[in-house]
Amino acid sequence: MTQIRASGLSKSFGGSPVLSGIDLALPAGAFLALLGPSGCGKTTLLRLIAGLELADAGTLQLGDRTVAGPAVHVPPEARALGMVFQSYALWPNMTVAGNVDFALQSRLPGPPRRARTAEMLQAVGLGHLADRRPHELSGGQRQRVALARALAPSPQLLLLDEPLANLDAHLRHRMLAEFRRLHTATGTTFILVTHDQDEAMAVATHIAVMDGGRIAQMGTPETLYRRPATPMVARFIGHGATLPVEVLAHDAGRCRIRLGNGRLELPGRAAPGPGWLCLHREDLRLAQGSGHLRAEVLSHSFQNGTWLTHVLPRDAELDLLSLSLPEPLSLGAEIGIDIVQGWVIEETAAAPAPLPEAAHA
Ligand SMILES: Nc1ncnc2c1ncn2[C@@H]1O[C@H](COP(=O)(O)OP(=O)(O)OP(=O)(O)O)[C@@H](O)[C@H]1O
Repeated sequence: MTQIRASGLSKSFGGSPVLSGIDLALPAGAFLALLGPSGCGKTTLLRLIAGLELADAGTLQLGDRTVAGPAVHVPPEARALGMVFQSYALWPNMTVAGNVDFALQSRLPGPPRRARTAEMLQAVGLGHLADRRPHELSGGQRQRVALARALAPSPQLLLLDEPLANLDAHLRHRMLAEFRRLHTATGTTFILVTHDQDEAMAVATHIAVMDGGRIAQMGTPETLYRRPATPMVARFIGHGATLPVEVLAHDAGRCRIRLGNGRLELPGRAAPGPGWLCLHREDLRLAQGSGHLRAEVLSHSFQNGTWLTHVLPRDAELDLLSLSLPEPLSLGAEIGIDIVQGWVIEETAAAPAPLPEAAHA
């Protein structure tokens, strides 16, 4: 079943467009990350889905119910969804159990409500802290109370707006694992807003990359990584780089391209003409000879067992590239790089036109 279907959703603030014709179809039980740079409209889209904002145009269906559209606006409390914000928004004067219990008050009578509260606190590993107040908890524990409270009424949809932004890297990692576990255990559809692509890749079954108020591409993490549709998606996902190339021929999912003075054949989807070659670290090797590209070693650092090496191609038009190497190279050395994999797209597969400046203020 499709849990969420948005069609042509648009929203402006003070005359500045913030969302422009969002189309989205998400299956029930998915974990969607809304990913994109600051100001691209992620939170606004989440708030439209929640019913906290009114759309200017377009329709939104949750399950088989239209909740937003011409002359239709179902209020947030009638949309069967839970929400978790960066600020946690816990009641400071209530205990941990009281916060969860409160979310169930209009739904369950006393004894089953207390049982459900205890069950949810167990589920997030906080059973032993039920009598504490929020100020007596760590950031990660508060975030778990917020999660238990949002999931207690068994929502069909859980909306998470940058919920990990206030946590340190270690806790973020643990909470991401917790999200994955709760997502699997509850079967609830999750939507997470984040500007951190590593966070999105770590948990999501689907990622929608947003750019200037539009969805530039939506797909599985693997699709976005291996087959980006636009140069912006290629650079945003997996620390990718893009190089301008000339596409000479295209046949059966492969493109023959000219890069500098060399020619090579790689997977891609581009008609002959100007194009982009999208690359990740693992697509590049240190060449024995001059390779496909010549580059100067700019910097390196030892990370995760290899030398992450940044190089600047000799051709001034080209972006910085990164390689993982077993040994460090001398800074300033000129090296050859072989391109062993990659993905070719057309130059016209451009990101959506940027919104007026005011929309990014
Ligand atoms: N209530 C509002 N009134 C006026 N402008 C708004 C309002 N809410 C959001 N905006 C503007 O809409 C644009 C998109 O905001 P939004 O919060 O959706 O972006 P975002 O992608 O979630 O950004 P971030 O990652 O920085 O939170 C921004 O330029 C923002 O200033």
